[in-house]
Amino acid sequence: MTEVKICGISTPEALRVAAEAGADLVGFVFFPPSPRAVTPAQAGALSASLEGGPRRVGLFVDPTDELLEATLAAAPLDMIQLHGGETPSRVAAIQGRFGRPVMKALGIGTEADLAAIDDFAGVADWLLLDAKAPPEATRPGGNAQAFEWRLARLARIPVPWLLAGGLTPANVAEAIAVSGAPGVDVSSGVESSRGVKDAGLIRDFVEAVRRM
Ligand SMILES: O=C(O)c1ccccc1N[C@@H]1O[C@H](COP(=O)(O)O)[C@@H](O)[C@H]1O
Repeated sequence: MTEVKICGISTPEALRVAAEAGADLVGFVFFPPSPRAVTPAQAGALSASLEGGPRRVGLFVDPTDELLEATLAAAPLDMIQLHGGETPSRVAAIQGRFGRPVMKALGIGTEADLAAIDDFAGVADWLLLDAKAPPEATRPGGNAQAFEWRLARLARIPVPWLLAGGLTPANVAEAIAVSGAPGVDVSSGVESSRGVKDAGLIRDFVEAVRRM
């Protein structure tokens, strides 16, 4: 079954809807410049209401060990998503120190960017292929930008992976068909305005994937 991750959860309502809709993973953003950012304490309170539901993913951008430690102490995360310029050795160090599976996000713009998959495939537990952020962007993801999905077909990806970037309820079925992705991740495409999750769009997105 295609894995579905709803990222940028910051309210109990969005978390409840994502869980009821059947999302496999939910993401909490620990990157203060993001309109979806939550504090470790907020994520901890949200997580506490979630029993046996979707796996909880913490999204970080070039985090320090101190931030990871403080966050994991407050919020029981099942996986760490690294969405910055982390190197393979930094990914390995975080895995070793924090004992959680790590999903490394890679920005894809052209076929040449697929080379990074080989650099991380022996290290990261999961990969996430996202559109490369535009130069003027204030964050490295969550910009509602898609990349050419057909590029993913050119890569051999030997670990579980998610497709991300500009996905919506209207385009996710085509994105999966074209890319061959075993899972998808969405943030902007299930929002009514930047940072505000929309219950109807979350349900529509999960339904669009499950209908395939
Ligand atoms: O969502 C954010 O604000 C964010 C901030 C910093 C790094 C990544 C972020 N989001 C991730 O970006 C992709 C694509 O998101 P979108 O659907 O195009 O909005 C996804 O993995 C988000 O988790």
